[in-house]
Amino acid sequence: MVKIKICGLTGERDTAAVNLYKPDYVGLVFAPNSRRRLTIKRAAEICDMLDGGIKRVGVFADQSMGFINEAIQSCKLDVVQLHGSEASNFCSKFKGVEVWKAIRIKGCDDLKGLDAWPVDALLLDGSMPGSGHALDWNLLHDIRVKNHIILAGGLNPYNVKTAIAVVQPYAVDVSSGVETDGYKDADKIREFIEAVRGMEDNE
Ligand SMILES: O=C(O)c1ccccc1N[C@@H]1O[C@H](COP(=O)(O)O)[C@@H](O)[C@H]1O
Repeated sequence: MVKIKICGLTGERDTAAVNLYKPDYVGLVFAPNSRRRLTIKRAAEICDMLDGGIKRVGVFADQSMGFINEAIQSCKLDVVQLHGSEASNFCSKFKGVEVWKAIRIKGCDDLKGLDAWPVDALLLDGSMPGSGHALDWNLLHDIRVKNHIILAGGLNPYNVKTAIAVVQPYAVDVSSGVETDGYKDADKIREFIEAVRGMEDNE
């Protein structure tokens, strides 16, 4: 079963929508320069409203170990998603949480050396994270790596089935594609989750 992450919750309405439609993961963005960026205090408040069965992913980019550990503790994060230029020795330092490393895929060269990352999953994204721009999924057709692949970048309720068919990822991750005018849209969240889970019903 392909897992689903809805990323970039910012408030009560978003939280109510995910509690209703129950993706496997939600993402809380701490990365600087994101319009979805949360303080640790605000993220912890959102987590307090979140269904206990949904796993919490903190999205960071080139932030300190101290800041990330504070967010892990305050928000009871299950996963740390490292979306900057973190080196592999930084990725291997976390205890008690999964680590997902984001890799920007612009061409075939970016697929080299993926197996060397000491992480639980590789999150393959386009060149502009959080922007709704897709990568070329055909680059990932036939990809064979030892870690889980999480496909991100430009997914939406209308293209996610094709993306899954081409890439066969462990999980799919969406933010912009379930928003309208920059805010999470409960109907699009439902449509995205139904599209993914509907594929499984037809298998
Ligand atoms: O969502 C953001 O603003 C963001 C900022 C900095 C790094 C990562 C960010 N989000 C990640 O981008 C993809 C979703 O992209 P899309 O909007 O669906 O195209 C996902 O991995 C988010 O965690």
